Amino acid sequence: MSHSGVAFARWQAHVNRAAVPAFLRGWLTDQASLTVKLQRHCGQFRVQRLAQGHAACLADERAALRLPRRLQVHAREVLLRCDGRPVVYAHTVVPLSAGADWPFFRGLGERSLGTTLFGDPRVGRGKLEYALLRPRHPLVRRAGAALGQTFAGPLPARRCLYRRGRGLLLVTELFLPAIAQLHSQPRDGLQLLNAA
Ligand SMILES: C=C(O[C@@H]1C=C(C(=O)O)C=C[C@H]1O)C(=O)O
Repeated sequence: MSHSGVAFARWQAHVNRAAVPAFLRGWLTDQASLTVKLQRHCGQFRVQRLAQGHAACLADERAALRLPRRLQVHAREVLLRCDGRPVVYAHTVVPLSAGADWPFFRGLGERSLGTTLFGDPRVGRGKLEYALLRPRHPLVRRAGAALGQTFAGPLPARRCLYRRGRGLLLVTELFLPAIAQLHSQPRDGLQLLNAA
């Protein structure tokens, strides 16, 4: 496969066309905030910000953002950690021209992006897309770099386009192997108390 092919994934509108493991389909297709879902499945949730600033738009994201060519974007990279374990690597991009439509984006720090997207009536949400990202996909390589490891196999991922005013924002979430260790059911208050 050409190098450019490595940079692209086959994003599917239906999760069963993306060949992701069956046990992860609930995680990938849940329409609610991933932050809220993860918080219900662990004792301590943390957004670890890896980087945020101007960056070249990835080829795989350029088309989704309808950018005419590989322009600079405002990019944010985080690891979502449950009880210290990294379970999601997330990459969010906003065209520089759309900065004014996402006033909260720059100052997020380690607050979850989800808390600002799902609470804002002006934010419209597109449909989720799904893919199995190969080990050489740029986002898999970045997730590996963040964790000081390389992934031998593909990672299940989803992405979603958000709109606010005239601005677009694209969130891509890669589900890391440790997500399999999370409780399959939300932990109730008693369990959390016992775990304390
Ligand atoms: C979009 C959400 O926000 C989460 C938090 C992110 C961040 O803080 O950068 C990025 C992607 C999401 O996993 C969500 O909670 O659903």
